[in-house]
Amino acid sequence: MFIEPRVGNGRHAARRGWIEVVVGSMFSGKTEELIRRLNRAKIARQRVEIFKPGLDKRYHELDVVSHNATSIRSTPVTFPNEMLLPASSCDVVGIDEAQFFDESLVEVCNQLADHGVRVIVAGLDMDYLGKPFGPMPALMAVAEYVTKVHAVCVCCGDIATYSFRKAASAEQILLGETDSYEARCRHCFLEGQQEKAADTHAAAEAVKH
Ligand SMILES: Nc1ncnc2c1ncn2[C@@H]1O[C@H](COP(=O)(O)OP(=O)(O)O)[C@@H](O)[C@H]1O
Ligand SMILES: Cc1cn([C@H]2C[C@H](O)[C@@H](COP(=O)(O)O)O2)c(=O)[nH]c1=O
Ligand SMILES: [Zn+2]
Repeated sequence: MFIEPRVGNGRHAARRGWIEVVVGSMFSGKTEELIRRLNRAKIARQRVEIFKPGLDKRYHELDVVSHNATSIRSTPVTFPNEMLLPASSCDVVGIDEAQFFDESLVEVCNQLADHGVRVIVAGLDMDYLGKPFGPMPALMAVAEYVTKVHAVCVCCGDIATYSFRKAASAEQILLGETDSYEARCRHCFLEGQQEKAADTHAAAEAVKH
């Protein structure tokens, strides 16, 4: 369990910022962990602001919502620099689904932390192919604290670090839930990818004949 170096700043403490990153596959508890940290900051009477990418409207237009239905009010933004003004008067900034933002998110998070804000970022470290997703690798590099959370593999019950896509799309961005994705361990992810490749090959052969 992540314990904050300081929850509040204390009346006399110097205002110091830093970056925390919470990563993992889908269903690994990133959003629950983000909400937990933000709620504790609120209890410490910190001024908290939460952002998410405007395109993520799966559950709710404004709320950040976990797969377990815990939620917190947020502001949807399209570009990371839209966070700078509202975040400037905050103690803590939370950002969910950070993988959907462009690389400029790294500079925005650095600027906020440099100006004394505690920045907590949650996002997918890998896409459905197992490749690094958007600004997440760079954010992990500049963060003071990185927490990797794990889901449970739906095939074998081991710890899951991959988001296996069941749907046929080859676009990097495809919003979805259990309808389109499964949490899988390395072994079951590889097996699934090989089955997909074999199916594609068989379909191509069928078209030829
Ligand atoms: N395969 C799974 N492994 C672990 N938790 C799962 C799984 N499928 C559904 N869940 C649920 O998802 C919750 C985590 O949701 P959430 O915080 O939204 O994850 P994330 O933001 O990482 O996708 C868990 O508490 C659990 O109730
Ligand atoms: C792997 C992967 C996921 N997505 C989408 C699917 C969901 O809408 C979000 C992830 O949400 P979660 O809170 O982490 O469960 O991202 C995608 O667009 N592309 C991918 O490769
Ligand atoms: Zn498995």
